[in-house]
Amino acid sequence: MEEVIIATKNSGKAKEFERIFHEKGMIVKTLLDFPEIEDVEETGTTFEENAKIKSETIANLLGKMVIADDSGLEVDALEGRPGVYSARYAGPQKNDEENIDKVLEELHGVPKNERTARFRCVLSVSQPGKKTVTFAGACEGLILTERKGTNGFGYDPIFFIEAKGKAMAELAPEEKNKISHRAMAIKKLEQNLTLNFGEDS
Ligand SMILES: O=P(O)(O)OP(=O)(O)OP(=O)(O)OC[C@H]1O[C@@H](n2cnc3c(O)ncnc32)[C@H](O)[C@@H]1O
Ligand SMILES: [Mg+2]
Repeated sequence: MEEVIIATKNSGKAKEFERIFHEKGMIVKTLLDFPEIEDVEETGTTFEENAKIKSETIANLLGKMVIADDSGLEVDALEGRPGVYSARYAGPQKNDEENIDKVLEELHGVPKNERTARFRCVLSVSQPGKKTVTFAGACEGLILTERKGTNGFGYDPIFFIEAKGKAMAELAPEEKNKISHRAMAIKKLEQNLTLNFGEDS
């Protein structure tokens, strides 16, 4: 089976990539398979910049094609926060529960019609000596007033999908992978790029 390397240390993302790419007959490796590789500092101010920093750094390190994912939650009533700081919103310890609590507190008393939000994902594909390309996806929703569901990761328990009448964390993994910001970005990547997985450039 052909192999694709995703430059992520997030186990929630890793599971989603594994499921999606496995269906396409590919094996996924992530940075969880390379524990010796240190964290790449996300110094960018946009999802695109951070995705590029991650994919270019790891592609140069491994000498192979690498895909990175930078993603996050944009809440309109919070002027787009937590945005690129989604992982470390409540602090550098990157704790999903604390991040959710912070968003819920900040939205305390905000009425339903003003709780609009979206998940965004930018995928970046880098190969040593080649220009990096990026693909973006988004998924619209509303921020709930309390957690619902236990599937997924990150902010999924407080992200309500109106078309489904459910929180993202109440969806089965295969359902999330049809509608998520990550799924949308992967679809674009597939449509726009003929990937030669496993082949030298
Ligand atoms: O950088 P890597 O190693 O990939 O892992 P990370 O967790 O730091 O990832 P990001 O920098 O892209 O931060 C994204 C954060 O946004 C949130 N997030 C992204 N995708 C999500 C999803 O599908 N469902 C819920 N929360 C999500 C989640 O809290 C992530 O930690
Ligand atoms: Mg990160």
